[in-house]
Parts: sequence; C-alpha cells; structure tokens
Amino acid sequence: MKIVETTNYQEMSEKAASFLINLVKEKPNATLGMATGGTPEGMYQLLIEDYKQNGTSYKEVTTFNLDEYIGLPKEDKNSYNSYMHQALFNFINIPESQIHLPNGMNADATKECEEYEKQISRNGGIDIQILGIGENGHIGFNEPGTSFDSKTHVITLTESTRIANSRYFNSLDEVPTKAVTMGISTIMQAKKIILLASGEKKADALYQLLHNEVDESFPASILQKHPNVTIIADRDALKNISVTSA
Ligand SMILES: N[C@@H]1[C@@H](O)[C@H](O)[C@@H](COP(=O)(O)O)O[C@@H]1O
Repeated sequence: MKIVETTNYQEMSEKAASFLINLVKEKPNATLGMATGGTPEGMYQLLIEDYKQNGTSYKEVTTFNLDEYIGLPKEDKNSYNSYMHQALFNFINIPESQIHLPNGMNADATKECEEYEKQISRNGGIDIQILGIGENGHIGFNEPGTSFDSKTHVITLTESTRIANSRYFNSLDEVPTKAVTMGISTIMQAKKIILLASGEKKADALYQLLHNEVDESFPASILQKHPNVTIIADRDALKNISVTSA
C-alpha cells in the first residue's frame, strides 16, 4: 500500500485531483468510482477549477458512486445524487446518462442492487475508486461485520454512522436508517483505489486499516489485500503512522 502524506486538507485534495485528472487525460473514457462525505469535497472543487481553466473533458467518462440512502428521492438535498450534482456533475461536461448512483427509491431494493452490480460489470469495471473512511472503518456504507464477499447490497446503518452524518440533516431522526452500497468485493474489484483521509478524527481508523488483522469487524482492513491502493492523507490523519515504515 502506498501512503502519500500531505501537510493539510488542501494538499490532500490537490494530490487526489491530480490523480483523477491524469487518469482522465490518459484514458478519456475512464470509469471513476465516486465517494461522498466531507472528505472529497475539496477534490471535487479542484476538478471543477481544472475543467474551467484547462478544459479536461469528461464527455466520455462514466461514474459509479459507492452508495445512496434508501428512502430519499434523488432531488432531496441530502441524497448522494444531489450531493454529487452540487459538488461536481453540474459543473463539468459529463453526460447525465453516464452518471450512476443506486436508486434509493426503488421499491425492489434487491433488484436495484443486482442491476447496479451488473451495470458496473457491463461497463468493464472501475478504473479508479475513490474512498473515504468512516471512523468505525466503514468503506462505502459497508459497516463492521459486512461480509468481504458482499456485492452491492442493502445495509442497515449503525447509530454511530447516522450520528456522524446527521450534521447534514435537521435532526438525527431525519437520517435514513438504510442505504444501498457497493459491497466489499465490488470495491475490491476496482483496478486502483485511492483512499482519502483528513484530520485527527480519522487517525485511529487509518492506524487500524494498516495494522489490524484483515477482519470483517474492521471493513477497511481488506484494503491490505488489494494490489493497488494509495492512501492520500494529511499529517493529522497519519499521526499514529510512521509513513516511512508503513
Ligand atoms: N457513505 C459515506 C462514506 O463513503 C464516507 O467515506 C464516510 C466518511 O465521511 P466524511 O468524509 O464526511 O468523514 O461517510 C459516509 O458514511
């Protein structure tokens, strides 16, 4: 696993944006796996700035997001569909038909999951998957205990994840209790993974990611088995890791 230590959040965002921009330049029809949460917001902002200044084109790019809440219409300001449009898609030239997020309103959630998984395969898989990390080690919305063999599936969110994400909602009650998420094995099939982390509150999670046994009780530990992972994290998030020896 490669670790890139940055001085702060801005530099983390710049390094991550460069990875994506270079990939899109080398492979204009790349498939990008997208993440939500606070961590990638700066990276998305820099992709928009690069698009405006340098015209990097997303006309042939396809995206698949990691997850979506169940029960929020895509127009809801807290859906991940809205997040992605406001953070990035509305400001670059990616065609709407090439954007994929699970539909959290599909009455047949099992079918939605199967279809999402098929769409990713039909597309030839994901070239680069961007990941954040939950303080409990979740990746996407794969909470502790999720099978490493899981494909896209429905997950019941833990109380701690709902509390962490309640900052975007008016109250904890409004935070959905379930989500559709790519599974661990879906994520592991991505050709390259970039995990972003910033701030002291992620320091324990990064330590466990790198030093725990690979175990379903800490989902992100599976990344130790992936052949091409780069962690881009700032000094605060890496404060428990000696980067030279990691
Ligand atoms: N489903 C998302 C994850 O994909 C994200 O990595 C995590 C951390 O979010 P943040 O970046 O805001 O700390 O939150 C959510 O639960």
